[in-house]
Amino acid sequence: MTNLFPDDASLILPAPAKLNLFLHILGRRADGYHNLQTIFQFLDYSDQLAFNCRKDGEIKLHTIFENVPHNDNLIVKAANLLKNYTSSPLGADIWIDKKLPMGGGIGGGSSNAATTLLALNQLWQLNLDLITLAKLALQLGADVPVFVQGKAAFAEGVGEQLTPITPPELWFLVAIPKVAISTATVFNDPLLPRNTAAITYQQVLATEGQNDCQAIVLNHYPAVQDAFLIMNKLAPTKLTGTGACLFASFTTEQQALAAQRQLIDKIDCFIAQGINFSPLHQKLNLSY
Ligand SMILES: C[C@@](CO)(OP(=O)(O)O)[C@H](O)COP(=O)(O)OP(=O)(O)OC[C@H]1O[C@@H](n2ccc(N)nc2=O)[C@H](O)[C@@H]1O
Ligand SMILES: Nc1ncnc2c1ncn2[C@@H]1O[C@H](COP(=O)(O)OP(=O)(O)O)[C@@H](O)[C@H]1O
Repeated sequence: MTNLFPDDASLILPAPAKLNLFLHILGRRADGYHNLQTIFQFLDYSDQLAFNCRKDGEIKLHTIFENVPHNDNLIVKAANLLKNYTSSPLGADIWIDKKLPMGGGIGGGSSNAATTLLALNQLWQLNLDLITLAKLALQLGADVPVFVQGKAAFAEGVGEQLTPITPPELWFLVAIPKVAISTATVFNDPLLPRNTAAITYQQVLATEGQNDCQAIVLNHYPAVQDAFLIMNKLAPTKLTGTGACLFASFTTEQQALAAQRQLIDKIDCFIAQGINFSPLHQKLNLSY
């Protein structure tokens, strides 16, 4: 394991990325949040977090994030939320090996938060079930519950009403344009389309779907537009979440690798397989 972690770490767990295979915006609620329909699928591509229990009750994230103050970090927020909810006297030392790009639309911060909730639930011997943890998770962000539940899902509401589904576990080429995009900024854009018709659960897997944020993001962020134009010549390409990452799907790893070879020196990208059961839940030996 990575030497970023102490040798005596009691728990080392992944925090996987997700893709939004499509993202439909149905409307805006009175509180400013948007009603969505989306498919979340996990990627076999993860940050790793290490945890040790502290008896003094302090929550300490040892890894420095340049642009995120300690107490604003979703890892620390998740730990404090769980501590307050359960009145646990315990604390934690936490380290992270960060691989997922921030502001990339692949859910890194949310996934880190979910992994922290599940890790401390175990280390602090709280025995909360996933439904309780997912309810708490929603306070941290709209897409934290799916990482807590651990199953690929058709999501509705603001992204928290989850119906597990099993889309094909394809191989993805994921491009990382060199820009971080704020989810709130995209959702506040007056030109964002907000009137896509709802589809039914029966239609989900037959729906190609689109990402309603894509046109706005391509317009506003030249780095995403440039990467899209290059990648879309190789294979049909889509934005995930509110960006900045773009993805194209392939039936085999070899096909994805062949496409990646054509992008070498042009776009920073990685290859990963879509997975319907989170690597976090697999590592914790939870059943599907
Ligand atoms: C919309 C998605 C699709 O996966 O975007 P990405 O962040 O992944 O790109 C996510 O659900 C985001 O989830 P998350 O990143 O947890 O969002 P939050 O922190 O709850 O919200 C950030 C901001 O996005 C806007 N927001 C978010 C979700 C939603 N259904 N409607 C919204 O309008 C709100 O302005 C909110 O202030
Ligand atoms: N542990 C964390 N990892 C990533 N981002 C974090 C974390 N904690 C707080 N953030 C904040 O959340 C923002 C969104 O991060 P991230 O989840 O990676 O992007 P996205 O929501 O686009 O998938 C970051 O720009 C950062 O300011």
